[in-house]
Amino acid sequence: MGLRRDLTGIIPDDLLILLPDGYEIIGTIAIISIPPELTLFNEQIVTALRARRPSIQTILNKTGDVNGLFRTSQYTPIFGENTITEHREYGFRYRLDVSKVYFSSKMGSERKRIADLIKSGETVFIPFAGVGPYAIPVAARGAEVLAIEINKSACSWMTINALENGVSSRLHIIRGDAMQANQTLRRKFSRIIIPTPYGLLNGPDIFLSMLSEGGTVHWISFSNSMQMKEIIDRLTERGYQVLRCHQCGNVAPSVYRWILDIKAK
Ligand SMILES: C[S@@+](CC[C@H](N)C(=O)[O-])C[C@H]1O[C@@H](n2cnc3c(N)ncnc32)[C@H](O)[C@@H]1O
Repeated sequence: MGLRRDLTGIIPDDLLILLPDGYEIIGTIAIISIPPELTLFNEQIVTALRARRPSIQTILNKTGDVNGLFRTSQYTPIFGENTITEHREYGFRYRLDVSKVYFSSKMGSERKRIADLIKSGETVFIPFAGVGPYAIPVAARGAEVLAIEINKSACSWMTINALENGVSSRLHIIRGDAMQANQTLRRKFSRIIIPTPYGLLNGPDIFLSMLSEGGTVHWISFSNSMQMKEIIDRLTERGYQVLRCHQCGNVAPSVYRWILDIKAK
């Protein structure tokens, strides 16, 4: 994104190399991870970022990894302080508080790809639904969606987002533990979208019993290449067809984010 280039000559070269070149934009908020060695230069970093993105109202320094049950991060504001924003993605609007819920703008194109596969009248189950970035575009395509999310704040934002995007009559939100869904919900779905929290599921298995005959699962997960091969082999042996296996993003050394499209018999 060129932030380092903008700060050349302002921050000494031996420190500048430590600054990530990229940052994430969620609505009017920019999120950047500034290493401790560079905090003396926060003001210069803010000036450079605002010059690139004049619409930015808040800049947050991400001081910890995504963690905990709700998959939230620790931030220190270095410009502005409002952590509530509205993010626009392919015609949809998502309101959220980045300090209280998980949201990543990086998955927008995959969310669009999945939504484009939906046919009106499908029944779709979405565990780990967050503020609704998978659920809302899918409901907008005419599907009946059941979304489960454990974070009260994320459920509240998802309810607001469903209303604001005109899909609340087709999006049913349950606040609860998605890991219990295969025990408590006694129904099947034509499609299941599983945006797995990091490290929680080592296979989509617990949700497969909720899939109708001929249904499709989109499983978003994190693992190394060897683990992914084992998962695909296991699914294939059980008669599932892996239609697509796409690697999108490196989250730790040798650990990738994957999206599998899986079709039931
Ligand atoms: C990786 S985030 C994905 C959120 C959303 N689908 C998105 O892509 O923006 C995982 C979400 O699952 C929620 N979560 C974690 N454990 C859960 C559980 N056992 N049941 C339901 N939701 C859970 C977290 O609060 C978080 O919102």
